Amino acid sequence: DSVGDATSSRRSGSPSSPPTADVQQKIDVNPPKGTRDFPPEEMRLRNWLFQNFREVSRLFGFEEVDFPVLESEALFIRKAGEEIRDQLYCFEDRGNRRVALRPELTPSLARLVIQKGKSVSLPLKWFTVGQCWRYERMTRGRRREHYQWNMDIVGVSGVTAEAELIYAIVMFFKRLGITELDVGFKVSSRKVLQEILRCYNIPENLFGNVCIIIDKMGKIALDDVKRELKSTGMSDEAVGQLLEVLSIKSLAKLEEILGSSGEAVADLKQLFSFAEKTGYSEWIQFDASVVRGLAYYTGIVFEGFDREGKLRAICGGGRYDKLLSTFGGDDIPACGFGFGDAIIVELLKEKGLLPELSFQVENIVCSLDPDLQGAAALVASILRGKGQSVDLVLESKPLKWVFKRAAKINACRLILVGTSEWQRSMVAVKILSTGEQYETKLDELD
Ligand SMILES: Nc1ccc(Br)nc1
Repeated sequence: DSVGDATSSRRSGSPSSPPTADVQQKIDVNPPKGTRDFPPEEMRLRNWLFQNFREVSRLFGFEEVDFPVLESEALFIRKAGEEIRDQLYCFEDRGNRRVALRPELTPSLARLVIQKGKSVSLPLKWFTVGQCWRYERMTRGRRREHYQWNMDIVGVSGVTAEAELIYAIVMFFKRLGITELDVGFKVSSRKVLQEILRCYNIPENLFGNVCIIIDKMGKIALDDVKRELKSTGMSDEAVGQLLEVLSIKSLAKLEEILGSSGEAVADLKQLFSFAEKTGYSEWIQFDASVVRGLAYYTGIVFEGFDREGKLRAICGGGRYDKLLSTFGGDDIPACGFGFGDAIIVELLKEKGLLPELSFQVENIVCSLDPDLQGAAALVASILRGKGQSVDLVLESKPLKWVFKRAAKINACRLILVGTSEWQRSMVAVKILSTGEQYETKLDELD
């Protein structure tokens, strides 16, 4: 619950007298609107999730990279009417520079690839887990930040790259106990759209705008989608035909309409063939309505969805062969995906797959004699030197308090530095799970 406005409520002094100068008005202890704190329990779950992101990235031979959360606003200024642009968390800094908290990671990756130029050999396989931001009117009460896992392959033009990326996510789901009965991937290609729009002589420069409008299907009324499409200059017939094609759910049907010679059908057939050979075809399905909401995709696009249809897209990605050249870089093909840290947790909760993650310390070390606090610190440093975790009791506390804390921090062992034992260079050890206790020489403590 949020703390009341400090000026409206009195926290000290009698109701009649104003708060005395030295009494602090209580600050708002909640994090800024739309952001989250990660206290220990939530941080353990986040770390567990990110460890799985990282382990899958390692299995696929990807190298970790990172970029500033703050970027030049110019990196994200695209004219295709994307929501990500409307919600850009941007401002002018003290140097009068237009900057933004990154809403996504791909433009930063593109920037770094261009910066590295010939000093990096292709293909690049990079991954990152980074916080991304949006500034959304809190009327919708949605989050303004989330962490995204991204994997990107730069320098491979064939759909083997997309197949590899989708399979990486399949492996991630499997690691968490999520199966193809729980989730699937809708796969399509923006080349489907391209080939339709060409049939209707829609100018190429409208391609991004049309994709963004189509991505709104299912989120806004169909009539509004039609109206927005017509506002780009598309005829009623073109809009009708486009929507007809977007409803196709079978590759065979798509081939009937587009023919076999186009790149869209060829790419998709190859991708599905790779999925078949790799053994994850039951995870993916063709769905022409998938376009994704980022203007820079140029080919295969895909999104992970929950089969119960309760959640928004779990992850999404695709090919963005022109992004580097739009930033002034070479014309290098690339593809990647983003996977947010929030929807997946909702899915794990739904499926009862949230892991039990408890905090644990191997040792709690204490001395009951204040004169032996230094000795206790020495024992702690010996154990830490052996790679063991130690919670060192830092103040003189009664044994009852120590046992209570030992239970709280889930300690395995209690090491007691007592006066008589210490005179014999011994310490007392109590195994807290069994109650077994014994004395041991300091240099035999392991
Ligand atoms: N792009 C973006 C950023 C932050 C959140 Br929360 N969602 C989407």
